[in-house]
Amino acid sequence: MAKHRPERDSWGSLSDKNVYDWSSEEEEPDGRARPIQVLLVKDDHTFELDEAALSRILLSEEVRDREVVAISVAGAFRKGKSFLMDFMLRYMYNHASENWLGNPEEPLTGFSWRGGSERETTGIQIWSEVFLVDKPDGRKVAVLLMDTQGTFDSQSTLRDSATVFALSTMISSMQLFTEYGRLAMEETFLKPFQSMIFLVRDWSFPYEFPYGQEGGMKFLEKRLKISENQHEELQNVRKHIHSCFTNISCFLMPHPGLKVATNPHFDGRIKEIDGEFINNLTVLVPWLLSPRNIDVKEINGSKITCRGLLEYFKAYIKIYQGEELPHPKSMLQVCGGDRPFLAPSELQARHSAIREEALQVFKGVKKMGGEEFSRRYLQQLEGEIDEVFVQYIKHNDSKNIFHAARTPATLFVVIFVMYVAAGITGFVGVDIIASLCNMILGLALITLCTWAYIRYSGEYRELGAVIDQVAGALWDQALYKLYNVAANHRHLYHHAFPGHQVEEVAEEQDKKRD
Ligand SMILES: Nc1nc2c(ncn2[C@@H]2O[C@H](COP(=O)(O)OP(=O)(O)OP(=O)(O)O)[C@@H](O)[C@H]2O)c(=O)[nH]1
Ligand SMILES: [Mg+2]
Repeated sequence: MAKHRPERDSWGSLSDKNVYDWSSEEEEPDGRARPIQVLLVKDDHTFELDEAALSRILLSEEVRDREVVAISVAGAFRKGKSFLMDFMLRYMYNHASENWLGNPEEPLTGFSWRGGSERETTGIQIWSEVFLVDKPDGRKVAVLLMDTQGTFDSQSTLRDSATVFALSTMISSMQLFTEYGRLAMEETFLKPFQSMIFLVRDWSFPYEFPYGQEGGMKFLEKRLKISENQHEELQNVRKHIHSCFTNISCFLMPHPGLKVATNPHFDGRIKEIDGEFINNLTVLVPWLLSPRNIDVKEINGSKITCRGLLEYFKAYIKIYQGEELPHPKSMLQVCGGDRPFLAPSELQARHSAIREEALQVFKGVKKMGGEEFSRRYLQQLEGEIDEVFVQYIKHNDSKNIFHAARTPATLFVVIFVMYVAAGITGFVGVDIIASLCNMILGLALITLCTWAYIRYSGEYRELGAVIDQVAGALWDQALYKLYNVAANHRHLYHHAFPGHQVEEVAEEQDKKRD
């Protein structure tokens, strides 16, 4: 749809002056104001800040030392964010006059918006004209309008979306978060400071909560209420929203009408938009942008100028450029299905090393939400790693040929022992014992056949597991006995190989330390 707006007076003192030196090849030769792409999200999901373009906007003589009001809109893609920004532009261009909406036949221009299901805005775009506005207290501030890429489109990763959202949140003094009929709070606890305004579009329950700011606040209050029986995660998000933003408000917007939502030829003219929507728009936009209501961007309590904002932009983008998320290295590379059996001690050692590495990565990455918050995630990470390790141990064990042969070997031993015992006891005439042995022998034989069938067919696996467990217990008992015998005769071994004693003492000490 229409992309550029004709040059007009800006609101404030910029009129008649050609304030911007549009000398770069990327600018329009006629010097008309337009959206400038300052943050690019590239195909490989990296970010690039167009410093030159951003500097041209923020360092122009008239604005660079002015305190800045940065207004942005974020939210899911295709929700009418750019459309809304263009109404804000219209308000700014019409000097906040009574009938700022202007000619009802005039198409809506400014930030590029359009119908359809494919995303339109990418990265972060800034309107090339910075508006100078006189606050009631006499200060002249610079107002910057920012349009952002919508979240959850099919081409961006969650990280792309989160980065664009976080950046715009950190940069803006007022941020609008658009949502469709409901509030998705989960995405909003990134890191933000001043005003967050939830704009709920297509609100369809005015009989519960009326359109506008008052209804919005009541609705928000209800949504942000923390109650005992809520899941802890939900409680945390709510606490977080409150602790992150100085001002939180909400505005309920009605549906703009079917022409806006479904007509591909709709060009944004007011005539074709529902009256109810326009009525609320004339409340919403002045509520957001009137000189009295705009907030200067503050960071740590100090007001920021356009020049300062440029520096923050550069600093913030570094955070996101620098930290490539680590590629998950899995234990499967160590003991995966196609890897051979690994000695348990070796597996344990590698596990400890990788675990430590994972925890270091977690600790090394900058996180939002504070110490306490991140500690809980650290614990969760540790818990998950340990849980997965137990699975890996089992996986690895199953590849041990002796482990696999444990059940049949045990059963064979039982059969053999019973056979011999039955023979001997039969020979000496203790028939009862002999027939008991024969019975056990028979049972063991049946168990062996059953086990073989289960292993072969994969059926009745629960029964197979019981057999394995019983055989395993028998095996362990026997091994334990053997070990005890060996331990009791250790002195003989040490006697024969005295040099190994030192190592063993060290080993024992290690164990104690653990
Ligand atoms: N239902 C509904 N549609 C709207 C509203 N506002 C704008 N639209 C329509 O939504 C469509 C998308 O508008 P855009 O402004 O391009 O949406 P966007 O959120 O900027 O989209 P991306 O840039 O892709 O993230 C257009 O067809 C608008 O006419 C609204 O309040 N409700
Ligand atoms: Mg857009």
